[in-house]
Amino acid sequence: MCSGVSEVLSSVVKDVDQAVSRNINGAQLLHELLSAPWLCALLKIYECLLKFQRLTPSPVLPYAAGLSHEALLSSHDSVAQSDYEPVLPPLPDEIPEDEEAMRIVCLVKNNQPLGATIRKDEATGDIYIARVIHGGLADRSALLHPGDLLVEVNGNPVVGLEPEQVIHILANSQGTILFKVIPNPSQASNSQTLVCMRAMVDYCPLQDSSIPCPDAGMAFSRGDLLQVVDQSDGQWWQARKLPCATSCAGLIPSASMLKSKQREQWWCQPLQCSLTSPAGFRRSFRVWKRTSYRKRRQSCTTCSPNTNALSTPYEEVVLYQRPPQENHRLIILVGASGVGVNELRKRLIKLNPSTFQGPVPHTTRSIRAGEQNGREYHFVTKELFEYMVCNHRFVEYGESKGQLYGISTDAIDEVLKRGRMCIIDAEPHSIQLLRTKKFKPYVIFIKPPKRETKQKNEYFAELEETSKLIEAKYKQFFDSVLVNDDLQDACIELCSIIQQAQDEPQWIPVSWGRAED
Ligand SMILES: Nc1ncnc2c1ncn2[C@@H]1O[C@H](COP(=O)(O)OP(=O)(O)OP(=O)(O)O)[C@@H](O)[C@H]1O
Repeated sequence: MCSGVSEVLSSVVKDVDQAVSRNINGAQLLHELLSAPWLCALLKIYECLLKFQRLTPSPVLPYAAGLSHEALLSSHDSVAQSDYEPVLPPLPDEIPEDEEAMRIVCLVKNNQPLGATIRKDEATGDIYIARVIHGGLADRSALLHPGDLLVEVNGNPVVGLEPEQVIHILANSQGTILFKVIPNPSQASNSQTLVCMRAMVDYCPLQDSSIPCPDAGMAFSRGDLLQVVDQSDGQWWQARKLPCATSCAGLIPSASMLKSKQREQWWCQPLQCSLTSPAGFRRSFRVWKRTSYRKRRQSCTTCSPNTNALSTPYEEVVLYQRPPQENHRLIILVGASGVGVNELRKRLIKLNPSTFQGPVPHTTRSIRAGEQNGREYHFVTKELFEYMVCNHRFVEYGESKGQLYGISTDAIDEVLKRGRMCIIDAEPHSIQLLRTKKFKPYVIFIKPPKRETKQKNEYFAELEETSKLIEAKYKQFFDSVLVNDDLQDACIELCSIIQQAQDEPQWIPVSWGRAED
């Protein structure tokens, strides 16, 4: 009680404060408030309470404490036994087995959506609750369930109405809505296991004519983490976007539904040039200037439907924290050519060579004076190099001045086995190849800084455009994004991102986390 009174007092002071800062005649207002009788009364109560608090008074009657304890327990028992007044008449003894119990549900809408969808049984004309959105108004009431037969809404019988007419009644009802429903006798238990998924495609419910209720739909884009809370419907799941998992769920297409949508779109879309180029790799292990992403795209000759469009629409993920005895996760830096990927990688290794290391590339060129096999390069014959290509041992490889160069998965593994953190800069299309349980790669996208239009020269404009292209196609694989503005700042931030990637829980595909079979 004492703290309650203090609270009232402090809120009065706060009110006065606000009034004074707003009103030029605040002093008069303050005077009026301070001389208000209720404030004097409150102050008196407060003084008394402070006095009693100091005196720590004991109960006047010795058994008062026991009595209050008993009263509390008796109230608890009454509630627990549903011992309410007035007592309702008992139910008649002979209720037929097939008697349908009607439930009257009263919900206060308060401008929020009902959080339920309805469907019509075409054979009988009955209107049913189709689904209840997790965390929505109907769900929080725990009184409406999928399969409940809707009889009346606000006194309007709904049997025989079209769903649109029922939705119209609901939309026009404000405040309290009264439903009469016949509960679904075979109510499925709501104990769904929560599954987390990474969206590998973009989805917009407002552009999807097949969604049962676009307002209940949830838009998402590639890379978003979704907590799927209900998969009971084969076509429409319910999910929340992480990290704010407390909000109301939304409808998203199930994986099979999205796949069939993708197939439809795939057949409608024109043939696209494949963006993958086996010969594209980065400056970190080559000596010539790489052609830009855009130019490579144009020079690409293989034409095929965009296979990415048919890839799995959701990837199930789990939180993973690397156990100290396990290899470090492979760190992949990607970005547009010239954005500074190689510079950042080199600086990081130079900064701490006992922690960070790059893989040693393979080459067919001959060894030069001062070089050591396995240090600058693994010097191999052309036959061996080609054998390795055929056996998919290279992450990236290419040719320069008649000599072959490549980064092998074995070279990456070598670094990791030595207990170091392996940092590579790779072409974006190589990410998929490296996404394995063994490497558990953590992908960092390096972005150019935003430049004002007047500061933007042709170089920056192209860098920005290429970055956008890469992001648009591969962002679902990015674990982190780093803007390379000031080199030193970017390097420090990169260090901290990598530390977090290795030492803190991160979302990885569920298949990477499973124990060895
Ligand atoms: N933040 C930065 N500020 C100024 N210069 C930078 C910055 N980052 C990188 N550079 C410089 O830009 C040039 C290109 O960088 P880098 O070689 O790392 O590009 P890249 O992204 O690896 O592209 P490529 O694979 O084509 O070489 C280098 O001269 C590098 O020193």
